[in-house]
Amino acid sequence: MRLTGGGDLAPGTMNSSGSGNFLLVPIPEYPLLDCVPNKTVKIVVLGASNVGKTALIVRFLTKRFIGDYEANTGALYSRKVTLDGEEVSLQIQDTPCVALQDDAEGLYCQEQINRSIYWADGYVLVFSITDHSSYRTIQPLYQHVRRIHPSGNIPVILVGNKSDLLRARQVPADEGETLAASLGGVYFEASARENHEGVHGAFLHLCQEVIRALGGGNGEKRRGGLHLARPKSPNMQELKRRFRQVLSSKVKSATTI
Ligand SMILES: Nc1nc2c(ncn2[C@@H]2O[C@H](COP(=O)(O)OP(=O)(O)OP(=O)(O)O)[C@@H](O)[C@H]2O)c(=O)[nH]1
Repeated sequence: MRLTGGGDLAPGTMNSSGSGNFLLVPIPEYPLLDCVPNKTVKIVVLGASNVGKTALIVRFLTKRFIGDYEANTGALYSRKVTLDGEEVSLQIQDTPCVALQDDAEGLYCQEQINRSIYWADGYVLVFSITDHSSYRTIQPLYQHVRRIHPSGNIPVILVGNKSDLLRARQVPADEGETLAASLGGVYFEASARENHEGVHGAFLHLCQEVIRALGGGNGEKRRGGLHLARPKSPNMQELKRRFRQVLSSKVKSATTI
């Protein structure tokens, strides 16, 4: 789902300790041109309908929980954050829901989502612990991501949201852990409604994984195991230039003698 309106939080918007449902207006974004050069972490949040994708993003970025959202049109949120003492530009892409096809193998997945998957460096796969069908979407969803990025490291976390609704639980925590391990990621059980710390910890963990995968946050991007060529070290080039200079001056002085 998508946030509505314009500007900062709307009057009457309440934090998680308040009651009632409120519409949230967009989190102010800073222009993409203002990104920290070479330190951009791009994350996409994916999952079935109604699992709390937007609620998790909003919780992470604003510490608030707001109950009602407009239908998702794929909002992109940008923030500067400090990770391990370093400033990075964080971009988080919200997405429309995906759904299992009738054969439960393939996915209904809009083209817009495919583009987001291709664009992203890290993946938040979300299901609701109160909805087993949303959990069953995760494996095919991960396979879909793999098809778009067939090789290479895929930084991923699995979030079982709505952990405040324990009585309605349909997915035991150990199923979440097993699935996350099979995807090569970590499982976080979280409640966008009731707990900021859990959500914050999950997103930060993924950011750190992305920075590691990108090579220490130096902005080099790996795509499908393809390593972009590093520019030659300026120091080496300078050394070679000086070496050539010394050689030619030696040749000159040898010829003048
Ligand atoms: N109890 C509870 N409700 C939640 C939680 N997170 C989200 N919700 C509610 O679940 C509903 C769906 O939340 P959204 O964030 O819109 O979910 P979404 O995955 O973006 O939904 P789609 O637009 O269908 O893709 C809303 O009514 C939220 O208030 C949670 O942690 N606990």
